[in-house]
Amino acid sequence: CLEEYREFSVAVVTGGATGIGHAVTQELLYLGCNVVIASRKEEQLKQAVTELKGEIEETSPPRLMHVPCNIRQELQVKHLFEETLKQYGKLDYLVNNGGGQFLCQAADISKKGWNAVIETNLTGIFLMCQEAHKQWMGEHGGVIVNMLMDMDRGVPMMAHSGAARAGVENLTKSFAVEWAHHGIRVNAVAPGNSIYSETAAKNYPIDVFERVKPHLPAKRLGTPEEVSAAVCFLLSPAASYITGETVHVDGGGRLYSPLFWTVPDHKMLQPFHSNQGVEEATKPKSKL
Ligand SMILES: CCCCCCC/C=C/C(=O)SCCNC(=O)CCNC(=O)[C@H](O)C(C)(C)COP(=O)(O)OP(=O)(O)OC[C@H]1O[C@@H](n2cnc3c(N)ncnc32)[C@H](O)[C@@H]1OP(=O)(O)O
Ligand SMILES: NC(=O)C1=CN([C@@H]2O[C@H](COP(=O)(O)OP(=O)(O)OC[C@H]3O[C@@H](n4cnc5c(N)ncnc54)[C@H](OP(=O)(O)O)[C@@H]3O)[C@@H](O)[C@H]2O)C=CC1
Repeated sequence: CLEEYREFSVAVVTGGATGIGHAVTQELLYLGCNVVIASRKEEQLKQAVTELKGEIEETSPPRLMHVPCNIRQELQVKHLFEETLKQYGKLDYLVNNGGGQFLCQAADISKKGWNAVIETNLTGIFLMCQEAHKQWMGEHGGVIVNMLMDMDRGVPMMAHSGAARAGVENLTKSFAVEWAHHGIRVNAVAPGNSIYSETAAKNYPIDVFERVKPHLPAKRLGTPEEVSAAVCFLLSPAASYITGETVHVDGGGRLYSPLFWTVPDHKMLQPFHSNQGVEEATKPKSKL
């Protein structure tokens, strides 16, 4: 299955410079893809390109490029795909990972704040999917993965984002059916609110991630690489019969209520790191 990645497929990854998006970019480069990373802060994009280019061979055109793009802006979205097609002449994969929100009680969210979060996490993804379809995938097919969040039980303090992500989950299903005959698969990944990276953490009060830990059956935070692994699986031909689906990467968090069963502290579900090697990564760590 990895062979098809190695045919120099082309992927666009929003938010590809940081956190989960950075891990997805790294993994796709490792698998042989060309990758275009896109987000608002150009300096951050440039820094990621410089760092990641050190890990791959030099080619012309380069295997990794960046395009500044605010996914809330239609013209910037259009420009992103025009640049991608100008450089590589095709588009195989789209990872709609860029997004975020602020913590606020629902009663206090201003209309401006509500709109900012809905535009970023719902409208932005709609625009990205629509433009990818229009400029390339509608005629040639492709695979899309949309990033959600853990929202199945509602999201107190992030009601705006929960509503936006629920919208994206539904969009994912609509696109999966409407675009199946164009050869497009569309899926979603829902990380638990427990995926630690420095860039994610700096948006929240200091101990938010630590507070989450005891409420997870895994009893530890997740890593960007563990989310990236699910994204890359869904992009790959190994997922050729999966569309309109959501994969949860949450250490069991969304299922856990200590009402009937308390998971004791443990270290039996160890994290996967993409650089640990297949042998180490597949060594059983628990009886599960
Ligand atoms: C118990 C909780 C557990 C939490 C676990 C955390 C798990 C992690 C989840 C993740 O998603 S990690 C991703 C991390 N990255 C981010 O979250 C991104 C951070 N923010 C943004 O991308 C953007 O700021 C935004 C939230 C999308 C807003 O976009 P924009 O830049 O257009 O808006 P602003 O100009 O900043 O603000 C507009 C408007 O919004 C209101 N507002 C903004 N911040 C707050 C706040 N902290 N509290 C209340 N309201 C806020 C406000 O009305 C702003 O307008 P003005 O008042 O500034 O005019
Ligand atoms: N970490 C976690 O526990 C969880 C994360 N998620 C979601 O996963 C995704 C990745 O988050 P994570 O890597 O953890 O955090 P990061 O803060 O590292 O990543 C967020 C990325 O989104 C980009 N971004 C934000 N707004 C826009 C925009 N308007 N246009 C283009 N790019 C944008 C940011 O770049 P820039 O600011 O330069 O635009 C940044 O690179 C996000 O959608 C997040 O909400 C969901 C659940 C839990």
